[in-house]
Amino acid sequence: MDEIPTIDLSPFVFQGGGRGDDDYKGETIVVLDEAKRKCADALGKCFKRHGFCYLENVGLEKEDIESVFREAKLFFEGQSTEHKEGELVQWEPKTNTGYAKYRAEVLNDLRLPDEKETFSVRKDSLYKDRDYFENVKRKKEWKEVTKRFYDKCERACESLCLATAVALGFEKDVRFFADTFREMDLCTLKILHSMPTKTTEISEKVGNKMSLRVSEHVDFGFATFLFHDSESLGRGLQVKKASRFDHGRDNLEEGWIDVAAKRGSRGNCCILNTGALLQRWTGDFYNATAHRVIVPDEIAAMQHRYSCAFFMDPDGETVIKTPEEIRDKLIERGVDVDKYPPLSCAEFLKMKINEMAVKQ
Ligand SMILES: O=C(O)CCC(=O)C(=O)O
Ligand SMILES: [Fe+2]
Repeated sequence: MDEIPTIDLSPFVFQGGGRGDDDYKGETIVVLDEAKRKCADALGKCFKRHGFCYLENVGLEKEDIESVFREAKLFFEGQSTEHKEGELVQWEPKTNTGYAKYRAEVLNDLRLPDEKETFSVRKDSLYKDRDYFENVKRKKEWKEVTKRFYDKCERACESLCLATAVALGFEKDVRFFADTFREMDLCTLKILHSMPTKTTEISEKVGNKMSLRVSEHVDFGFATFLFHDSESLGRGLQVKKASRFDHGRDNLEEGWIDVAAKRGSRGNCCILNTGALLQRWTGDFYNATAHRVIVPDEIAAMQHRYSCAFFMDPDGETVIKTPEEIRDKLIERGVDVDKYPPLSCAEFLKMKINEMAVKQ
C-alpha cells in the first residue's frame, strides 16, 4: 500500500450545527468551492484504493479526544472486573449498548475471541426507558463525556457524507448520503480497552488458534472514525484493502501494513476507514478496509491500549441501491451498477451479523 494520505475535512465542517453553508428557507445550500472539490477528490481517491486515511479537522478538537480517553481510563481501570461484569449493564446484540467483557466478541472464526473490553453508546433518544449507564462509578462524568463525544461524531459524520457525495459526482443532491443519517438509529460509539499482556502472543495458542486484541474484519457500515489514546497511539493497528471474498479474514499472513495514529498539527487527527456497506452501495467502486489490532512488540505489550470507534451506519430504512443521480457516471467507469439487489440498511446489517454467526 502506498503512503497513507492525510486529508483535511475542514471545508465540509460548518459552524452552527453543520447543515450546510447557508440555510435558505429550509433548503440547505452547500456551495461547491475549490477547497471542497479538492478535499472530496482526495477522499474519493482514497476510497477507491483501500479506504483508509488520516483525517484532520473533522470538528472534534484535541481536548475532546483527550477528555474521552482520560475518563475511559477511569472507567476501565478504576472499576474491578467483578464490578464491571457483575454490576454494569451488559452489552447485548439487540441493544448494542453498555459494557462488553473481555473475550465477548469473535470477529474472525480463525481466531479466539478478542482480547478487549468495550463500552457502546448510542443516540440518547433511542433509550429513554433504559439506563445503560447504571452502576457506573463515575456515572455522571462518563455519561457526559461519551454523549458529548457521540454528538460531535454525529456532526462529523454529516461532513463526511457531504464530502463523499461530492467525491462521487453528486451535483444536485449533495445531501444524498447525509439525509440517510437523520434518525441515527444504527450509529454507535464504541470505546475499546486492552490490558497490558506479558508477551506479544497474547494468550496460549489453543489448537492452532490464537487471539488478537481485535481480529481481522471489515466494519459493516458506511465508514468509521477511529481515535486513539496518546500513550499507545493505537499501535498494533494494521490495515489492508479488503478482498471481495474474505474481508481479510482468511489471508492472515500477508499484506498487512502497520499504522500508528498521528496527532496532526492541532492534535485532532483521527483515522477513517470505509465499511462493507459503502462498498456495496457503490457497486464495489469504492473499497472497504480490512483491519486488525495485534501486539506488535514488547513495549506495546506492556501498555494499556485505548481506542474509540464511531460506526456510521445509515438509518435502518435506507434502501441501499445505486443512486439514480450517479448511475450513468458509475457505468461509464465500468461499474456493474445492478450487481447487488437493493436491500435496506437494517437488512444488510442483519445479513452481516448472521454471516459472522455462521462463521463462528
Ligand atoms: O482499536 C482499533 O484501533 C480498531 C478497532 C476496530 O477496528 C473496531 O472496533 O471495529
Ligand atoms: Fe473495525
